[in-house]
Amino acid sequence: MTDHLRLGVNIDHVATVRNARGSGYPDPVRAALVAAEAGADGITAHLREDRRHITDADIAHLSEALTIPLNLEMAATEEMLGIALRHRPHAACIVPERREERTTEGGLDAAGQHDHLGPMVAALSAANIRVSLFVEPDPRQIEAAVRLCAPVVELHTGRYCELDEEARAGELRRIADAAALAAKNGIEVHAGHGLTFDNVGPIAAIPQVRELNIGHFLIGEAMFVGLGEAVRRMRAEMDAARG
Ligand SMILES: CC(=O)[C@@H](O)[C@H](O)COP(=O)(O)O
Ligand SMILES: NCC(=O)COP(=O)(O)O
Repeated sequence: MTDHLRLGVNIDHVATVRNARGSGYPDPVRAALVAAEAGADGITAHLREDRRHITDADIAHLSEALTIPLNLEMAATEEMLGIALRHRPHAACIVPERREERTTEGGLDAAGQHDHLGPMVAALSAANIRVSLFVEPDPRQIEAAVRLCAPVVELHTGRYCELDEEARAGELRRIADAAALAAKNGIEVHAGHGLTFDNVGPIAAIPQVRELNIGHFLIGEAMFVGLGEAVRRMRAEMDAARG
């Protein structure tokens, strides 16, 4: 059995359902505790600038209630930096955000935003918050992460997930190569976006990948089999792929 591959469960879309009625149900914190009980190694929550799902109160409640690490996903803004420094989550993953996007559409342009990201990465690291950059599996972005002294990159798997089985091999190679380049440079490798029971295996099998962040699919599955069972099944798929 190779190193334990961590599973971060993203609970954004529990908050999407909650916000549909403006009530407090279902509670993302309860979902996080169920996921933890079922074997999640961490919880990911994306506090978007438009608060379309996770709210500031959710982050405060999660920070108080969780006994496993919280990974706060955030845009590279002063507002979000202030919130991260106030709550001091275990980790912060800097992601690109466009208000009109339905979901994250690609990776952060770390190469093009070095001067903007540098002080943010430094401030988060100085607060002992493990910084991750959500980037495309592109050597330019990996090299930029090295220059920014980011300890972690999370490789965007969205394109891989959107391609059909035949076309997927090239993108999987790109992800594997980016993972190897990052690891060679001392950067911890995570991956996420769009992962499901059916497509997680080849990503989980990449030896340099240490953590997967998975949300939308698991919350969808939870509607049919329950969140605990969905998390246990994903854990099993990951372990089977890892060998
Ligand atoms: C960065 C990423 O792929 C996700 O973690 C992100 O949270 C997706 O945004 P939504 O959850 O708003 O779809
Ligand atoms: N960073 C990826 C994540 O947290 C979850 O993405 P998804 O599984 O909701 O697409």
